[in-house]
Amino acid sequence: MGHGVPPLSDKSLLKSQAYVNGKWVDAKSGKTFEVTDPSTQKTIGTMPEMDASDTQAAIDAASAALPSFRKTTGRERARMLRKWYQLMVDNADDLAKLITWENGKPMADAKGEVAYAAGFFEWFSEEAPRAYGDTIAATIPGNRIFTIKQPVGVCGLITPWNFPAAMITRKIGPALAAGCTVVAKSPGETPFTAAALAELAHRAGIPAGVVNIVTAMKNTAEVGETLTSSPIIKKVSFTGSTGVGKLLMKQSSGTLKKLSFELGGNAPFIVFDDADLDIAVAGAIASKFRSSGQTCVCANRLYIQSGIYDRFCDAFAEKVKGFKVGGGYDEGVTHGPLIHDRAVNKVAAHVKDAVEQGGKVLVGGQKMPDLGSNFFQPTVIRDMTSQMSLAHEETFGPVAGLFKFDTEAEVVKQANDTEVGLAGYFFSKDIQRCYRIAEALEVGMVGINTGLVSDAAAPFGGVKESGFGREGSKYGIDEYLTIKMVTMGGMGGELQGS
Ligand SMILES: NC(=O)c1ccc[n+]([C@@H]2O[C@H](COP(=O)([O-])OP(=O)(O)OC[C@H]3O[C@@H](n4cnc5c(N)ncnc54)[C@H](O)[C@@H]3O)[C@@H](O)[C@H]2O)c1
Ligand SMILES: O=CCCC(=O)O
Repeated sequence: MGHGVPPLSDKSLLKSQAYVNGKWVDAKSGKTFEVTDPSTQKTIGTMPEMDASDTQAAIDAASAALPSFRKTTGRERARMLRKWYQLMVDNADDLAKLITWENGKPMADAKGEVAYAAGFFEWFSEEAPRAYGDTIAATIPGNRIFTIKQPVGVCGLITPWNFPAAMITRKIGPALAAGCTVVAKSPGETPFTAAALAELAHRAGIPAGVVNIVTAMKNTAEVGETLTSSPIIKKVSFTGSTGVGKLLMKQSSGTLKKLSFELGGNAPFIVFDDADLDIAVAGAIASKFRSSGQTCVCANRLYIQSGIYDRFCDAFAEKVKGFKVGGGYDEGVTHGPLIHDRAVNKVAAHVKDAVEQGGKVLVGGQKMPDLGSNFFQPTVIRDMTSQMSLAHEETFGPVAGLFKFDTEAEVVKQANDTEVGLAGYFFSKDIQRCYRIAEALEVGMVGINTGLVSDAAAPFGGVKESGFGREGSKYGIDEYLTIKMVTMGGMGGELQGS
């Protein structure tokens, strides 16, 4: 393994092939792409650079596996998912090492991700046997109506690099629970975790063709187009940027697929004067700097009411000064690198823009070339204004911009002044205010007095240009089911012999 990387206990979890129809395969072209460690820039290994014909083979495998898999009972699928969940738990350390290696997040966070990711298999193993239909009172005399829920069919899943395990399990869990088969395109930056999950699927006895993982970097758009235009694929679920989401939606329109899109955010994080300062600071640290700011639900704009503004800025900056940035395997490291230099450059541009317009840097603000080209100092900037780029664009990095506000009406207007609406957070002890603000924020998820909302039990998803559909929770399985209505006529006649 690479420089400074602890060895896996089970070396057979490190794969360098895609997983199609229950077999480990190369691209038909024989081409591969290199994957690099974002901390060290060293090569981790290679993966097949698959193209349209490789993707088609995976779609055909998923299609062939569908007729028998959809006939399995919910209880049988529950057992498979439960087994896969247990294998993730049993191999948690190795999975976390892979996540840290290819994504860069510190080991403690990577272990947290494994638990979160496995939680979706556990959750949906419990949902699988409970996809109930309804009986409905008909308005037409003599008719009886009931519904059954059936799997959508073959699904195409596309996920990003920021949660190499959890974004995939959050889609595959409900798909399998519903009785669907899948072709998942793993992220080019982080394909090894997904491949290890496929190995565990194999060990869990998931039948060949039910889970297929294709890999690509340069050919990503070609693979995406094949999935979205295939008449065999009945549903596409995508997590990633709003721009790519719009493209995939257009591509899917030719075959009118069922879609769920978890797209970009620009989360407002509001602290009212009546909030508990320590709780608000802890919530802001958790929300803003999780995965070095690279989550779609990270606080992007922090609005602090004027009566508490200076105290919040000082206390928050003090906490950020205590961070230790470095390689994810190093002892005591709290925050890792960004995924690539494009991400670093975007963060640097947001800081420069804020400073040029009067923002005052309290902590950080610089690249960290001594650590490596993908490292950026955790940064806190006060005196932010709504003209700055950070107010309008998701930074997706470790920069906290602190805005001052006076009234509820003013802050809600600012918070909603964006075309996206994924998560929003606020801190207050006033219960009536809690209801008012929760109802007024134009987002899919609200955190009140907490900076973390992610939970397999909670519906995850957005409104506006953050997309549609919900993942996790009791609603997540519905994205992979269709409702079939059955009407029976000539019912309700007189009892025979009466
Ligand atoms: N709402 C959510 O749950 C959620 C979760 C994670 C990330 N995101 C969003 O993703 C963005 C950051 O990730 P990113 O910059 O890597 O996003 P991205 O949209 O560029 O890439 C995400 C995934 O889509 C794939 N992809 C890219 N172009 C594609 C194409 N033309 N066809 C098919 N697949 C394609 C990538 O390989 C990757 O696997 C942010 O905007 C963030 O908010 C949203
Ligand atoms: O980045 C998006 C997903 C983050 C999460 O599930 O908490």
